Order: sequence, then structure tokens, then C-alpha cells
Amino acid sequence: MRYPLLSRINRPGDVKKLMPEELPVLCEEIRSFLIESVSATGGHLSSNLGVVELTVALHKALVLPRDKIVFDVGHQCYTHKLLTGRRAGFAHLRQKDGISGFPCPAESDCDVFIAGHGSTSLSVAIGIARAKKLKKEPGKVVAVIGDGAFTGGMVYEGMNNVGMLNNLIVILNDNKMSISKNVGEIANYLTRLRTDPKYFHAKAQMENALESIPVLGSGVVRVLQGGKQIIRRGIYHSTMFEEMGFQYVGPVDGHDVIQLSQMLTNLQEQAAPLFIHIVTQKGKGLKPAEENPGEFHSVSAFDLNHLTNPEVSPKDSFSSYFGAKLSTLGNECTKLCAITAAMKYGTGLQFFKHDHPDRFFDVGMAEQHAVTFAAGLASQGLLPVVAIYSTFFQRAYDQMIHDVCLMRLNVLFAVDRAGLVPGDGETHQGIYDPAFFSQMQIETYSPANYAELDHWLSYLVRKGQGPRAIRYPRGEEKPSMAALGCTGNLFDLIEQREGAKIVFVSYGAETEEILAAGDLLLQKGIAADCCKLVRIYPLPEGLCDALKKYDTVIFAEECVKDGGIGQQLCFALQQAGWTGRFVLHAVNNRHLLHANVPQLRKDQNLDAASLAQSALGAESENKA
Ligand SMILES: Cc1ncc(C[n+]2csc(CCOP(=O)(O)OP(=O)(O)O)c2C)c(N)n1
Ligand SMILES: CC(=O)[C@@H](O)[C@H](O)COP(=O)(O)O
Ligand SMILES: [Mg+2]
Repeated sequence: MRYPLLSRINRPGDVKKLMPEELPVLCEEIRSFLIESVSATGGHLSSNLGVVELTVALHKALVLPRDKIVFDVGHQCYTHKLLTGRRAGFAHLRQKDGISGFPCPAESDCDVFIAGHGSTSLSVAIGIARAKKLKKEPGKVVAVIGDGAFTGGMVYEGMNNVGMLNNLIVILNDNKMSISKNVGEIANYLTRLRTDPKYFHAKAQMENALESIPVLGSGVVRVLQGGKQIIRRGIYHSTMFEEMGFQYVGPVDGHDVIQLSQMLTNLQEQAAPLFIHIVTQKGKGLKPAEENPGEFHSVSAFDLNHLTNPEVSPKDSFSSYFGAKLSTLGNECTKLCAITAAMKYGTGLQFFKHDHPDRFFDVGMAEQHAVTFAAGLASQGLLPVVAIYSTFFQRAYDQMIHDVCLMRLNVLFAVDRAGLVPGDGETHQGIYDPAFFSQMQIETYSPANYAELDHWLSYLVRKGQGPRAIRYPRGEEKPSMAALGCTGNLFDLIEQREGAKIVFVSYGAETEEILAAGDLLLQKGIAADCCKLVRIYPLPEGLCDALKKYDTVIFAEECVKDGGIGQQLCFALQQAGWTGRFVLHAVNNRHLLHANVPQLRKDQNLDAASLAQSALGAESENKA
């Protein structure tokens, strides 16, 4: 049998049946399983390899689902899934109808909360711990958070509110890495905790300190006494966490599963919230991932025997095209600054960092700060470009309105992963930005290919004023889109057919579907035109006039229906006196689970066949 111990773990609680000496063996099996499985499906690899021991120890010590584990971001929950009866699901991890790559309460009652965006775990855990108190329910609530997510502001809002919750444990998994190297003063502080001699007490002092804490009791001390595996013998010291009301234990070796599980088991009685600082290695167990954890943070399927170039952001992508172009623009425009919230590679800003290090800012996982920091720069005459994934811009909704838009500051928002995204699923869909950027009256451009990205990015840097945005999809341009080139117009009729009474309208990546729908209709002998918008807000002048001649407008967008661009165009056409038929295809279901983009489009009737079907329906109703 390939995984003899792991095969015995089929439901929550099975780990508790193992002997302590079996735990390291189980961890090795889990690691091998994860490497084999994720190399076949893709997924978040290096973060998961780092928390194997921690997760096994938590399962050994806790009683699930009575106790709750709240994973921050949630991308590191694979071992937890393996230990809660979902081993078979890994064959279809992040695929349509397969298991999610993030915590998913619909999959298991051991997944307490949906996550995908960072820095939520403390607030969630504090809420659950407080609810347990009110309901007089037993059990612990454990927040597991990485040092990257620990740079997000919500964490501090949570710590400010932690009170004396003696059923709460926060475990900081410190691996010195966000996706790339963790940055900033919090990261520096954690490094000091790990390394600065002034934080290390003599072992005896530490033991005294621990004995004096009513919370921990002698069981923990026993563990710490045997502390040769504890990194530098552990410390108990007045840290910022204690100042906030926690009892701090650490730094602890996060790969010593026996010690971890004993320690967690011994922490049954506590008088205050606990903060356990563990130190781990991201990517542990796979040498290339240990050496370059960022490259293995989120991987597509790869060949284990040819570990030469696993892709984290494909070389040829809108992101890298954007990043390279922005860097070139930075040569001529010395006011240009680039800001990322811990996604330097994902957004392609590594080029800008390389060429203009003084004007590059990685602010950590802090989108709210990124936007308001940009506002501050802009108020002093600089031109900040804030490159953030569409889904993470949601974090900065108020900062965009209050700090940028009210003063009409000169900030360019670069909206990456705009539209549908595959494996990450419902937490990461870029399906809101057209609606909320337009609510904020932010001029927004949506190139469908690299040529348009090149043209409109240059335009926005050179000529724009005030808040403005450019949005582009995940991945690379499609050949059919590349073939359109760039006209420099705000909209184009990209397909015109003799006698067409139907027009398909779209923007961005979805444009490929309207072109294909037009071809499908033609095969049925019906002529339809296609119109592609580049500027989606405000709607380009002349657009309504160009569309008024059609009986039917079929609009397709990878955006929520309510308040999206389609509804705005429909209203504009009505205002212009048009009385034709408007059919809107947009995202109806906001819980778009993991699947590939063609599957997602099909589910949402955004694929060419569904669009063509709509056109046929409209055509027959028009005739009736
Ligand atoms: C609000 C938000 N911003 C950005 C991201 C993208 N993101 C996912 S994981 C990650 C790094 C997380 O680092 P850490 O919490 O230390 O976990 P590790 O992967 O090191 O275990 C980032 C930036 C996100 N999920 N949520
Ligand atoms: C967990 C998270 O938020 C990111 O790691 C995300 O999964 C990256 O996705 P991309 O592969 O699109 O960069
Ligand atoms: Mg980390």
C-alpha cells in the first residue's frame, strides 16, 4: 500500500488514534501525497507543504467539528481536507464538481468558514469564540494565519477586540514568505522575535514565566523542558501580542509534530487568548519549492520529473505584458510609481521593480492601504499605478471613493484577473469591478488583446487625469482577439454582415464568445453583427447611435448583472428612444465555483452557443 498510515485516516478523529511516534510517518506520507497529487492537478503547493505538521498536530489535539479551525486565506487547508475524509477528492482538486482548494463548509462540517481573501481569520475566530461563550458551548477556536496575511489591517482590528477569550488560539505560521518574500515592519518584527538575542531568556527564566501563567500549566512546561527541538529553546517575552492581551508562546519549531501535538494537547485550560508563533519552511519536502517557494505558491499541473520551470504567472500573459509596458512607460514618465499588495509576480510588476526600484512599492497584503497610499502620492503630484486583482479591489471600496475619487486624484487602477477565473473559484472571481468602478464614475478601459493593452495603458499614463482604470483578464490573449489588433477607437463594430438586425455587444475576454456566436448564427443563415467596447465607462459617445439601427441587442459580460455595463447600456438605449429587444447575458450566480473558464461561461449562459440560442429566440419572437 502506498500510503499505509494515511489510508487509515478516513474521518475526523482518526488521527487521534495514532501513537505519537506514528505522527512523523503520517506527515511524510501526507507530503508525498500532496506533491504527487498537486503536481497532477495544480493548486497551492508550497504553503501546504509547510503546514503538514501543524495541521496533523491540531487534529491530534482538537476534537472536530466541536473545535473550530479557521484558516486564513485558506490556501493551506489541503492537509486538513485529507484528514477529514476528502482524500479521494484530490483527484479533481479545483476542477468542476471536484473539491475546492479553499475551506468549504458545503464539503465538510469541519470547514467552519469560507475563505480565499486574506487577513479575515482573527475576526472570524473571535466571532465564533464569542458566540461559543454566549451559547455556553465548549471547545476551542483556532485561527491559523500566515505571516503574509498578518500584514493585513483587519488582523489588528481583530487583536484590538480580542478581550479575554479563553477559548481562542491564534497560530501564526511564520515562514518569512508571503507569495514572495514577506516585506515591511511586521515582517521585520517577526524576524526580530525569531532572531534577536534580547528576546531570548535563559531556559530557567522561561520556565518560571510559564509556570507563573495560570493558563498554560505544567504540561506545557514539560514539553518546553524537553525543548531541544524548540528553536533556540523558545521564548516567553513581552511582545506586541502580549500587549494586546494574548499570552505568547514561541517561536516554536513548526515541523516537530510530536512537540506541537503535545503542546496543543496540553493547552486545554487557558485563562486568556493564546498566541502561538510557529516557524516553518514554505515548500518543505520538495527541494525546488524549498529553494523557490514563490514559484510553487500556486502551480498549474507540472511534471515531477522535469521540475525546470513551473509556472506561477505564465510568461506570456496580460499581467506580464502590462508589467513590461508599465516599466517602459516609467522610463519616460518619472512621476510614475507602481504599487502592489503582495502580488509582485502575479501582477507583472517585477519588471517595474527591477527597472525603477525607488518608485516600486510592495505594501504587503494591504489593499486598503495600497489605495490610500496611492492617493497620498497622487496628492503630491506623482502618478501612482495600483495593480491589484479585481477580486482584491473589493477590499478597497471605500478607500477608492473616499480617498481617491472625492478629490479626483490622479490614480490609475490596473485591474488584473478581471472577469472569470478558473481554479480559485468563488472567492476570486473578478465579476464586480465593472459595476462598482462605474458607480464611482471611474473611467474604465477593457482591452481584449495585448495591442489594445499597450495602446490604452500608454494613453492613460500620458493623457489621463483623475481616477481611471484599465482591466484585463487572467492568462494570455486569445488568437481570435489578437487578430483584432487595435484601432484606437473606444468601440468597434468588429463584425458587420449584410442585413444584420441583431448585434452582439461585449468587451474584454468575453468578446471571443460573441464572435463565435455570430459565426454559429451565420451557419443557420442569420446575419448578426458584433460590437466590442474598449471603454466600458462612461459608455462611448456614438455607441447608442451605432446600435439603434438593430432590432435586437444581445449584450454579454463577465460581470454581475445588477449594475453592470449591460444594464447601463440598456438604460442608455431606452433614453435614446430605442424600442428594440435587449437581451442581457451576465453573471447570475455570484457563487461561481472552481471550473475552467469555458465551463464557467457555459454555466452562466455566456458561451457562444447560449448567446446564439438567445439570438435565435429573439429572432423568432421578433417575427411572431
Ligand atoms: C486580501 C488578499 N490579498 C491578496 C491575496 C493573495 N494571496 C494569497 S496567499 C498570499 C500570501 C499569503 O502569505 P502567508 O499568509 O504568509 O501564507 P503562506 O503562503 O506563506 O503560508 C497572497 C498575497 C489574498 N488571498 N487576499
Ligand atoms: C490564494 C490566492 O489568493 C492566490 O494565491 C491566488 O490563488 C493566485 O492566483 P493566480 O494563479 O491567478 O495568481
Ligand atoms: Mg507566509
